[in-house]
Amino acid sequence: MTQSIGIAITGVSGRMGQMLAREVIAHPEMHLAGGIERSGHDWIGQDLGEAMGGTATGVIVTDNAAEGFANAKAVIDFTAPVATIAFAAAAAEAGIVHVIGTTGMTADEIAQLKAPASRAVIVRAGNMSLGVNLLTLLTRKVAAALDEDFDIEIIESHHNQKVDAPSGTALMLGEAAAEGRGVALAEVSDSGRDGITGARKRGDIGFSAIRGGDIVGEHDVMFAGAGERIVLRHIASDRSLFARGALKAALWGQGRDAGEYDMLDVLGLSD
Ligand SMILES: NC(=O)C1=CN([C@@H]2O[C@H](COP(=O)(O)OP(=O)(O)OC[C@H]3O[C@@H](n4cnc5c(N)ncnc54)[C@H](O)[C@@H]3O)[C@@H](O)[C@H]2O)C=CC1
Ligand SMILES: O=C(O)C1=N[C@H](C(=O)O)C[C@H](O)C1
Repeated sequence: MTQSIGIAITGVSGRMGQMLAREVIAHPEMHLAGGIERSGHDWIGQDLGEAMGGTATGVIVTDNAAEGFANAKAVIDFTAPVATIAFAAAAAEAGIVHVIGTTGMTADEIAQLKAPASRAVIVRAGNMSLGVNLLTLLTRKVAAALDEDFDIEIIESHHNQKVDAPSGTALMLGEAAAEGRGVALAEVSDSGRDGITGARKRGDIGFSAIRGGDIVGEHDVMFAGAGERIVLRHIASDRSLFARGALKAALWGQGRDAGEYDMLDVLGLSD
């Protein structure tokens, strides 16, 4: 019989945090080992299951990462950039796998994960679903096959509570398109158009963000040419999709060498 893996969840009261907690409770090879929220949050000191409106789990929500990680083999973290950097240091200190779903991190913030990743496994992805990760491969391939006569536009739609744009997924897709074209995304990225922008620059990769209602997450990669358009699309209709991907990453990371990994590694799709 395989031993059950203890999982700690940061931002456990959040949309993804609660979804993750439910998926861990239902998972045959895992159990909840810690629940972390920000200082001052109502849930601190409460039983996690009861705080979620269900039965007691025996896990008391804490704002102390070291305490929350003490009985865990992995922490799953869908919070905010500054919090995630602090959790990376605490996870490395505890010697546990850190699965990061947080988006909106700057290049400088991502660089700060290098030190903890030299001591522990970090798996980070702007989208944990199989479909989106497959879509990055398709995007790279189509971008490599077409020249700049085809304008690449990435359109993403999310719920009205999302705080970052473009989405982490849109940026993953943009990186894949740029890689296919053999250019650096930073050199060709065009987002936030407004006013007299001038004509579209040939070779740019454009981003548009829609925010509304309860949209879980939708992404189009459009290749617009003269007289024809190719559109690659992914629609997420249930957040449990991302949670299940994160759980898979937490299991995959057990016993791996320290380092930074992504979902293509977890899914066996990296080349
Ligand atoms: N990679 C992926 O597949 C996915 C990534 N996301 C990303 O996950 C993040 C969270 O998304 P949601 O759950 O929708 O947001 P949310 O706002 O519902 O939840 C975030 C939670 O983090 C908590 N938090 C913030 N700072 C904290 C700290 N210092 N310590 C402990 N907890 C802290 C908040 O109190 C809140 O409960 C976002 O960056 C989002 O883009 C969301 C879905 C899928
Ligand atoms: O904030 C969200 O909700 C989501 N965030 C991720 C992103 O930024 O791409 C993944 C998913 O689309 C949902």
